Amino acid sequence: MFGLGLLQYSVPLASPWLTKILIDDVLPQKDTGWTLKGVLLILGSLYAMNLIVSFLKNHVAAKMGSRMVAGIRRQLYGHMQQMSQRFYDNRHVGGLLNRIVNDVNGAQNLIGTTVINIAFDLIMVIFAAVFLFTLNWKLALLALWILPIYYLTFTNMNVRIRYASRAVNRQMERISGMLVERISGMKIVQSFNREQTELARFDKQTERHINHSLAAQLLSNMLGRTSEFVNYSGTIITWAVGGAFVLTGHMTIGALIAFLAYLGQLYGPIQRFADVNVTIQNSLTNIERIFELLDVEPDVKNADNALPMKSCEGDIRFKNVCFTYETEVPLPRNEETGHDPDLIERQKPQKPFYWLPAQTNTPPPPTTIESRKALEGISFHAKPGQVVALVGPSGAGKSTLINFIPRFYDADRGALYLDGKDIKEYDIHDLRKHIAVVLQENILFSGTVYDNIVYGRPDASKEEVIEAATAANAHDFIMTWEKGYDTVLGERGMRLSGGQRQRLAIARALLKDPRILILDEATSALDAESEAVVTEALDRLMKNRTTFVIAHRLATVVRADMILVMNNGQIAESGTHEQLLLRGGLYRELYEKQLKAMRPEGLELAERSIS
Ligand SMILES: Nc1ncnc2c1ncn2[C@@H]1O[C@H](COP(=O)(O)OP(=O)(O)OP(=O)(O)O)[C@@H](O)[C@H]1O
Repeated sequence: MFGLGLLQYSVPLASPWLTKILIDDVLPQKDTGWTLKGVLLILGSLYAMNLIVSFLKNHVAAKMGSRMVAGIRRQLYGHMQQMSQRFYDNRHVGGLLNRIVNDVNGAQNLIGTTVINIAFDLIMVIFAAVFLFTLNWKLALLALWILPIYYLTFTNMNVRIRYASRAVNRQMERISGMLVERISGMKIVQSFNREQTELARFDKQTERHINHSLAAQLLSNMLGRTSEFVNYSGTIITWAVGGAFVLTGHMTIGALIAFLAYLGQLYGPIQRFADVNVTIQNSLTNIERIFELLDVEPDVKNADNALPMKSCEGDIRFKNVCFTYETEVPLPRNEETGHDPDLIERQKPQKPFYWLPAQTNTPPPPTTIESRKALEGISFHAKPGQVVALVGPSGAGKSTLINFIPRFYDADRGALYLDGKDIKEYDIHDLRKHIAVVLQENILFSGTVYDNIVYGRPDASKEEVIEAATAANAHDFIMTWEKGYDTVLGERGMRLSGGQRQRLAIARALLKDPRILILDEATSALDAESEAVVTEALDRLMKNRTTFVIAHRLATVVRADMILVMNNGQIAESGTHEQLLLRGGLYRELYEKQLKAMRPEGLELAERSIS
C-alpha cells in the first residue's frame, strides 16, 4: 500500500523538474544530453504508471476503509449486547441507532480514503518543500513565510469547528431518538390528531441542527478562504521576487516555472485539507462518540473465574434485595433561567496561548440523575418446581423483582442465591440457558415462524419444534396458514394477533426447556377463547419448573405454592391463598376486588331476579 503511494509521488515530483529541463536545456538546444523524445518518453511512462497506481491505491484504500468500518460497527453492536437494562433505560433506541449507523458512516469518511490521502499529502508537502529549497532557498523562504499565519488561523478555528460538529451530532442523535419514538407510536400520533404538532416539533429540532451545521460550515469556509489567501499571496510573491531574479540573471526561466509548480504542490494539499476540514472534524467527533459508547462499562458482567453451570435445580432465595432505578435525564431547556443544554458547545474554548492548539474536550451537556426506589428488603425462598405468584397494585415492583433472576439488573444491596450460590458467581450465559421469559408484549423477530420458535435452541429438530408448538396450542393455527412453519412474520410479528404471538412465545420457551420460568401473564388482553388456549399452554409450560408469574388470573394465584403480595416495593404479605385469605390483609382486599370485578352488578341483578 505504502509502496503504491510512493510510486504515485513520482509524477508530481518529477514532472516540474522535467519541465525545467525542457525549457532550460531541450528547447534552447543546449548540449546537455537531453532530447525532446527522451524527456517525453520518461514523462509519458510516469503518467501511465501514475494512472495504474492511483487506481490501485483508491481501490485498496476503499477496501480497507470498508472493512475497518464494518469492524467498528460490529464491535459497537457486540458491546451493546453486553449492556444491562440500566444502560437502555437511559438511552433512546433512535440515539443508539444513530451511533451505529450515522456516526460509523461519518467515521468512514476519515478512515477510508481521507486518512490515507492526508498521510500522502503530508509527505508530498515535505518533498515539495525540499525541492523548493533546492531550487532557490531565498525564494522558498519568502514564499513560505506566510504559512505560520495559516497555522495559527487553523488551530484557532479548528477547535470551534469541532465544537460545532459535536453540537451537530448531538442534535442528530436527539432527532433520531425522537423519530424512532414517534414512528413506532404512529398510531397514537394519528389517533390524537397530533401530526401537525409533531411536525412542528420536528421542525424545531431540525432548525437547531441546521444552525449548528451552518456554524460549522461558516467557520470552515473562512478557513478555506484563509488558505486560498495564503496560496495567492505566495504565488504573487514568487512571481514578483522570482521574476526579478530571472530579469537580473539569478535564476533561469525553467527554474522559476518549476518553482511555481512545486509551490502549487505544497499549497494544493493545504488547500485540500482546509476544504475537507469540516468533514474531518465531523468524522473525529463521530469517532469520539463511538469511543464514548465503547467506553461505557457494562454494569452487569461476568465475575472473574465465573462458575460454569451445567445443570440447575431452580432453588432461588432472595435475601434482603434492594434496588433503586437511576435515570439520567438531560436538564430541560429553560427560557427563563437561560439554561440551554447546547450552551456548553457554544462556549469559547480555553486557550492559554494563541499559538498553541486549544483543548478540544468539552464536557457533555449537563444531566441530572433521577432516582426512584423500586424494591426494599425483598427476602423469600422459592423451592425447585414451585410456582411463585406475584400480585399487588400497579407500580408495586413486580416486574422489577423478576428482572433480577436473569440478571437484567443487579441488586444494589442484598443478594440472590440460585442453588445455594450467589447468582453473580455463575457464568451469565450459562445462567440464562436455564431461564426462559414470556412477557406480555412478546417480541418476535422478522423471519419465519420456525426461526422464531427455534430462536433459543437452534439445534432443535423439526419434531421437537412441532412438539413445542403443539404443547403451546400453536400448531393448529400455524397449520391453517398456507406455508405453515415457513410463514414469514413481519417486523415484530405484526401480522399476528395477541393470543397467537403469546402462544409462539410459549412454544419458544417450551423448546428451551428451562428450569426457571418467568411469566408475565397476558390474559387480560385476550378474549375468552384465546384465554382458554393460552391458559392451557401456560399451565403445561409451568409444569416441573420453578416459576415466577406476575399473575393476573385468579386460577394461577389460587393454585400457586407461594403468593408474594407486593406493595410499594416491599413484600407486604406472603403465603398460600388460604393462609392469606385468613389473614384478612391486603391480599384479601385485592382478592375481593377482583372477585367483584368478575361478577358485574348486572349479572348479580340478573341472578337475583331469576331466584
Ligand atoms: N426503567 C425504569 N426506570 C425508572 N423507574 C422505573 C423503571 N421501571 C419501573 N420503574 C418504577 O419502579 C416502580 C416499580 O415498577 P414495576 O414495573 O416493577 O411495577 P409493577 O408492580 O410491575 O407494575 P405493573 O403491574 O403496573 O406492571 C414504579 O414506581 C415504576 O415507576
